[in-house]
Amino acid sequence: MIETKGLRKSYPSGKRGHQVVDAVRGIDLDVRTREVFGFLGPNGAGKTTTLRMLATLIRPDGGEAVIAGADLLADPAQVRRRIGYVAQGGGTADAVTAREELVLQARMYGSGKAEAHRRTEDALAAFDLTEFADRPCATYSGGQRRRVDIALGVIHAPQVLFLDEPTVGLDPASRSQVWAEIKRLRTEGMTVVVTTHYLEEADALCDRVAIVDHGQVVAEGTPEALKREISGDVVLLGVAAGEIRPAAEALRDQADLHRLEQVEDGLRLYLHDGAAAIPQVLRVLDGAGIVPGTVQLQRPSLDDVFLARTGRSIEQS
Ligand SMILES: Nc1ncnc2c1ncn2[C@@H]1O[C@H](COP(=O)(O)OP(=O)(O)OP(=O)(O)O)[C@@H](O)[C@H]1O
Repeated sequence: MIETKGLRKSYPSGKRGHQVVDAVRGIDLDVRTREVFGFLGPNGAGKTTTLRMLATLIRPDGGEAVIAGADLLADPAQVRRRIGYVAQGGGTADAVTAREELVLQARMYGSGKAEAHRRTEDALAAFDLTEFADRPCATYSGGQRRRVDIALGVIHAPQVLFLDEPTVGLDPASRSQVWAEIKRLRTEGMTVVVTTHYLEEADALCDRVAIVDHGQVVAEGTPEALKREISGDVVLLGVAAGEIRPAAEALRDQADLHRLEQVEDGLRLYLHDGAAAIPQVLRVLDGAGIVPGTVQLQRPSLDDVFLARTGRSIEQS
């Protein structure tokens, strides 16, 4: 449904615009029909820039893309007809009601009056907005307003929907409601691309993710496959600052250990079977006269995938 090759974009920066920021540095993507595809990465990774290029809002400096059968560079108008786009923070006006916004949006996409009203009624029902459809948007909760934003993005029945950080700032209950709406759209046949910096969101919502950093894809696949690549468990040892290095030295030859990282407050050990390895790890440390303050066993997360590829954590980036 979406195929990109070498998509890139730089912005002028610095006081006189003499320097450049390479926001997106050659992105290849293959998003399949009817999947929820996530773009996961820290702030500034280039997620919004990529999404805005795909949504025809900014022109790429290089590369190519075909979206829903239309060529992004040669025929952006055709792409625009086949996609919906919901910006970060949405676009509803405070004083206008959801019903008015939806009718206006449908008219903008070429529906006649009766058709616009019919589509609006359908959208209000589908997104569970009917109850407050005639109140100004300013009176809605964050989650309700987000649902209106998404309804606006799909009023013209696009094949692909782009959502930029759809749940940022929402409480957990509203977040799950938005996830449910996105999953429903997928069931109805839509392909959805979301950007997020929430690991949990990528994990729970997306069929596949591209993890991006500094304008490049550093890993791509289903959340499960990406985590499996890390193979095994992570054991976190809380160790006093002065003992981190000797602890790392003592553990380096530990059987089953396939990666060891020194972090601010201890060590991260990547092991195939963490639970089985812990007693031996503690014995080795004991032999070196080190007693860890805490020991935690974790299944790998998408953050571990990011860490393995970039040496940093998404959450601390
Ligand atoms: N209009 C612009 N002019 C100059 N630099 C820009 C512009 N827009 C984005 N950038 C820079 O490009 C890089 C990528 O930004 P982008 O907004 O695409 O990242 P992001 O992953 O979406 O981050 P966030 O989640 O914070 O929005 C950042 O370094 C950003 O400062």
